[in-house]
Amino acid sequence: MSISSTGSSPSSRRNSFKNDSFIDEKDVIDSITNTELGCLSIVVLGASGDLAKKKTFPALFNLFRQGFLQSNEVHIFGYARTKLSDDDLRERIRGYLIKGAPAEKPEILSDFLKLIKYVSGGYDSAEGFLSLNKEISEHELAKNSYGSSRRLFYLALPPSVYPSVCKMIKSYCMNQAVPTGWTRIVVEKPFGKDLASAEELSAQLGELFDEPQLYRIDHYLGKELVQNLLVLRFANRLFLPLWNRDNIDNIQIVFREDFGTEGRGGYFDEYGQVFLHLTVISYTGTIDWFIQILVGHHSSGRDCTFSCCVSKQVLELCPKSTNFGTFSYRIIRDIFQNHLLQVLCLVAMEKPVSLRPEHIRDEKVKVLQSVLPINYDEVVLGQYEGYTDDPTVSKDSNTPTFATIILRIHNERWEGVPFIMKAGKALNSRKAEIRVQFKDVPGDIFKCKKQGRNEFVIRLQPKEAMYMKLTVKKPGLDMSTIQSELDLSYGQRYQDVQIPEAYERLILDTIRGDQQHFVRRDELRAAWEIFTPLLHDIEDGKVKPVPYKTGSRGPPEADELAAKAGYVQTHGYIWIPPTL
Ligand SMILES: NC(=O)C1=CN([C@@H]2O[C@H](COP(=O)(O)OP(=O)(O)OC[C@H]3O[C@@H](n4cnc5c(N)ncnc54)[C@H](OP(=O)(O)O)[C@@H]3O)[C@@H](O)[C@H]2O)C=CC1
Ligand SMILES: O=C1O[C@H](COP(=O)(O)O)[C@@H](O)[C@H](O)[C@H]1O
Repeated sequence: MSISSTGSSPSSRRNSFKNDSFIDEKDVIDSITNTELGCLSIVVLGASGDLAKKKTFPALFNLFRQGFLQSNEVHIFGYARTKLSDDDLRERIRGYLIKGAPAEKPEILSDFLKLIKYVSGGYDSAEGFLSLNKEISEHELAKNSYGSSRRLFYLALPPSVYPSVCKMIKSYCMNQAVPTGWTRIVVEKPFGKDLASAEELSAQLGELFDEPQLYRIDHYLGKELVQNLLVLRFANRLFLPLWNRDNIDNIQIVFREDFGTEGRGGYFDEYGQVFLHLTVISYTGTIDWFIQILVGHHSSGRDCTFSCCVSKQVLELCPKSTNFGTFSYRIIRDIFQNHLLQVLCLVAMEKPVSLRPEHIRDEKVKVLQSVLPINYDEVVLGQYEGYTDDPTVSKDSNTPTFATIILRIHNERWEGVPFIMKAGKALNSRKAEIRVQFKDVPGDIFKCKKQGRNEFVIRLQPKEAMYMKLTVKKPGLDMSTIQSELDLSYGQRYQDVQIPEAYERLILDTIRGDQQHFVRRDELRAAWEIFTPLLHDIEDGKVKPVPYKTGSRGPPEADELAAKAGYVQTHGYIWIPPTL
């Protein structure tokens, strides 16, 4: 048995994981013990792509080096159309793994890379999937001494190919060791672009796979402080009586990025694409050239490549840097409908009957179903100035790159409490947080109201923290008050802990069969129901964004809306994260 980089053996590592977990074994479909049986084949479809190299393979590597994946049972297959050898794929991803590799054990990286094989094939090609199945089966035959095998297919692909890929998996690549093994499918967002398309996609996938086989990833559900929300709310007596309309005035859920939309070309391929530096990487044999496109860097340092087919004649007419169309980025589809709504569910839901995934997701669905139709008087959309100067964007683009939308939950706990949801690109900072603002103290004998209200802030990123803003006596002889905070900054409090990447946790959950942190079909439907009317009205030009300056807080109208909804900004108080 190999020893993990942490010094403990993989199985003891996994057992300790099991013992530490507050989830009962019966609460996950496969217990940890079960997952130790039989070999595990992880197939990354779209292995040549951006997500695969930046997130999926690094997450798998981190699980491997911590002993959650063992070389005597796991094999990883990359699959995509690009012609690559096993070594080509290993070299492509090596650079993204190095930072996680322990300096004292360099062999861990090479041991991991040895587990990876690459199969090239189309996404609707029986031949390709038959070859993939052959490779997987050979691995299973060589390793599986228990008559049980597990096949995890991770679709790091544009959603347009999900239906055909799923058909191919169902036809040619299913685990044969029923009932002891399993086949699971992990799909990435976006799951549709509105209610109708999401339902269509769900129906297509639902015909092929049962809901327990489908894992719809929303990576916000893998973030440390998002996962903490249930514990915080339901394991602390302190919060139980306070968490309602009697005490809370308003709740903000905020996502801000300090870079613009460039670099996301191909993301919504059905809406148009950004093409910058073009490189022909293969010729498909008909009239199409297959090209790899590098979309320029943005200030975060990230770049994005994607591939597509373009007719040879078109390509020949184009200079190296060319705009072929419009890239339409929509903050509501990209952030609100998924990440922010998932956070809202965890903040607003009732206590689930148990921690079983279905019980938790039942409560989340109830929250979504209780959200009232959006009132357009409580919507501010923004578009940063200069967005349409980008040659890749149409001059008359109506695309919001910022939105503040107030959601109202019609139930006993939250009636009258605005959930001020805010997300924007090209703003003055990068952060994601939940800000729970309490009501004023009745009968204010200290006359401290103007100093600000109690707030409980959960900083999801960067620098995970939670802090409670309180009014306290100013230290000294004077009997006066100031605002201060009780602060739990993770960097300071948990110095020895490396917070896992969201994808790492979520992939582990898929192997364990725990769907708690994945989006269920009815949840997805309810989420799209909330935003689809607004999305369609934006597309029809009925609701328009107002301009805002890059590097600003967003349109001033958004702050005015939050104030109108009841949010009272504390002036002159800035939380300074503690330094070590
Ligand atoms: N990149 C990111 O950070 C994030 C991505 N996602 C989601 O993950 C999925 C994959 O994202 P990402 O890796 O960035 O995507 P890419 O554009 O890099 O595509 C992944 C792979 O899919 C194949 N591909 C690309 N376009 C098409 C097409 N039109 N038809 C068929 N195959 C195509 C290519 O492989 P080949 O040509 O070799 O077959 C490509 O290498 C998407 O659903 C995306 O929304 C979600 C969150 C973050
Ligand atoms: O899904 C997405 O999320 C990222 C932000 O993720 P984070 O973990 O860095 O907060 C966002 O940049 C991207 O537009 C969106 O598609």
